[in-house]
Amino acid sequence: MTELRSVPEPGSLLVGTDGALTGRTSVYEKRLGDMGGVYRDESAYRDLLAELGPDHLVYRVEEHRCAEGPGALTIGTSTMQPGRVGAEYAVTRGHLHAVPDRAELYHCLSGNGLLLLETLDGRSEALELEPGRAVHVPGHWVHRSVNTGDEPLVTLFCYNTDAGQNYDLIAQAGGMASLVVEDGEGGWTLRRNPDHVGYPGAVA
Ligand SMILES: O=P(O)(O)OC[C@H]1O[C@](O)(CO)[C@@H](O)[C@@H]1O
Repeated sequence: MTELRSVPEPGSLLVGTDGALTGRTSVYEKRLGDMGGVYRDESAYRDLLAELGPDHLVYRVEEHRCAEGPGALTIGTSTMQPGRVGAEYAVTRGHLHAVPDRAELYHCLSGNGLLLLETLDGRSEALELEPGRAVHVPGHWVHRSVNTGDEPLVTLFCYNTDAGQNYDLIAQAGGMASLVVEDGEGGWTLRRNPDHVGYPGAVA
């Protein structure tokens, strides 16, 4: 029988379309200076760093957790500023969950973008995010969000707290297999990343 003392308090959250999460328990921000090695065009990255400075905000994450351990959820918002580094649209670092079978829900609250999804054995999906659209990321998919619009891309996400994040995998692979780049007409298109050498651990 569950001991009553071990039962966490429920959370009541107010979720703003601007990403403000009333009831949050933590916040972190990623700034341009934190994004070294994430974008393929390193010279465009260095130029932007010189222009905007390392403190320029790229994305902000507000999270709510009320428990640890198996079964606990992390619920939060991610707010990514618009922009490009060279031809490549603004991205999050991207990760596979450290416990790879853990899934995640993303629900777009405002802005426009994509969730870029790849499996270790080479499958790839780019699923559009627009207000009201949700994406279910199953376990075993590397994922990254991409802001292809002119406004902040705000998503509400939810995943098992014990999922963790493996950030090394993408770097070890030479980047994700697909790049989301400007198509020359103000839209986006996918381009194969020539530096991608396959994910470690993939069955050939
Ligand atoms: O953890 P990353 O890859 O930097 O990206 C941040 C995004 O991923 C999340 O960690 C959720 O998995 C959110 O905080 C946010 O949408």
